[in-house]
Amino acid sequence: MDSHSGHSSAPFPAPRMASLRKLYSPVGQEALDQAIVLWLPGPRSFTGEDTVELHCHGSRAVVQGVTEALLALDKGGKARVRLAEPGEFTERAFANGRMDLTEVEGLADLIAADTAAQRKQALKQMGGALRQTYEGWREELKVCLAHTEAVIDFGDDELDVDEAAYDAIRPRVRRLSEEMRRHLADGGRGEVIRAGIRVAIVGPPNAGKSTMLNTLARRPAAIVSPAAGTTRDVVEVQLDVGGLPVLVSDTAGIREAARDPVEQEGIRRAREAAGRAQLTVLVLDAAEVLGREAFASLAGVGPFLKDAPPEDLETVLRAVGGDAGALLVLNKRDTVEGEHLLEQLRCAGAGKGGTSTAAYLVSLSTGEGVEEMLAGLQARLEEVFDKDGTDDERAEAPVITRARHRVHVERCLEALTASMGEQGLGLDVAAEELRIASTELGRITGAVDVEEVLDVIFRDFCIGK
Ligand SMILES: Nc1nc2c(ncn2[C@@H]2O[C@H](COP(=O)(O)OP(=O)(O)OP(=O)(O)O)[C@@H](O)[C@H]2O)c(=O)[nH]1
Ligand SMILES: [Mg+2]
Repeated sequence: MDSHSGHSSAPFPAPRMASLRKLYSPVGQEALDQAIVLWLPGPRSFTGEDTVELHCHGSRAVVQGVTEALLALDKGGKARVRLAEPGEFTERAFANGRMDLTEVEGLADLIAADTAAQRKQALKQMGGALRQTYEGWREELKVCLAHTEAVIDFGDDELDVDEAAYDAIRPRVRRLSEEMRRHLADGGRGEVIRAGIRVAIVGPPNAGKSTMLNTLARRPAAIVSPAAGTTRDVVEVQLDVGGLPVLVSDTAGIREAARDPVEQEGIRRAREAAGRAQLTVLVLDAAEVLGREAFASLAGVGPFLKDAPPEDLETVLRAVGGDAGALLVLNKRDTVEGEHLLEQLRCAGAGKGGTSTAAYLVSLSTGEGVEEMLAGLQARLEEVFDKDGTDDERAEAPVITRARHRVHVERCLEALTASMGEQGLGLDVAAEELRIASTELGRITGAVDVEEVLDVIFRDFCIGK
């Protein structure tokens, strides 16, 4: 800009070096801003094309002035200078081979990341972890296919000779299939990290469910009142629990006696939320548990209570302890003589089997026992994330983060299985299946016809990325 305006004799910025420059309008030579200017010649730029970055001040007047100055460079209105569409930079990077589709998706996830776990996963994917996995598999398939085709082209016409030739390739295809099966059996961890774990707070009316939500959210997100039946609708709050993304739902108190149709609908929604949740937090009033009144109305609350309404605390605890998807909170500890209950909890085996304690006696009013309960909740959430037992190798392996990947890997695996199918299948059929398998992997990375997914993937990007 300076070199054209004649305002200074500052040299054209050196490639990839930040330079401090004054920006002037080409119309009237008006000063617009003092900015950092970066000159990034292609192909070593984000898009692969020649790029200039102007790091201006963010005020509306500066941005508008600089934008207008740039658009004014489009002499004759040939639209060679225009504002970028949302996601256009990334789309160009993809079109120029700077990124594959999984890396693009990783970037989108990084931009949208709310928690440390999401950031970690997105960075890994943006860095090419999934691309390397899928491209590696595709390379291996290419080799297998080349061998198969060589036999078809030059081999004997005898079927058993064909078979013998393909038998040499079978172990490689089988090994690849095994690897894919392991990749698919990730318990949906990557998808859960992207979307967040669903936690439903359920229990009878007035037990303190909304107080529980507010405690977790550290703000009065839901209305709390002494009247039973306060919460009618599901109240959802997005939380970061120790770096893990969590979507917590507070629900209407469940009771059989509800007559009011609005309350009945609320209860229906509460059960639905419990059914969708990966972790259920069952909140009971400790005083009622002592009186054993709480259980009668709880049928259908959590997955573990669906079939048999439990009669007593021991039954509930056994059910909760046997189900990694639940946590029992006995609230209003301040209103009961707690020692007896604590003893009962211990006898009923809460915390057995090396897992975190399944039941907690707390007072959400006084805060007693709350810290321990929060630690237990976090431990439970971590279990949900790692439910397939993440050994170190697993933790390092890139995970499937979108249903799209899963569909194509499954189809790829089907084709591989078919290629090793019945004896006497014929080499040309086997080769065709290998080709299908390779195409399916290519669809994930974007090496093969991607038109239909491009819109979906780039739609969520903001302008300027
Ligand atoms: N004493 C005592 N009262 C509590 C405690 N936790 C909550 N409460 C009170 O219990 C009442 C009900 O609390 P909520 O959080 O509204 O209960 P809820 O389960 O959401 O009730 P519904 O929405 O009606 O199903 C309120 O008056 C709270 O202040 C506690 O630990 N001790
Ligand atoms: Mg409530």
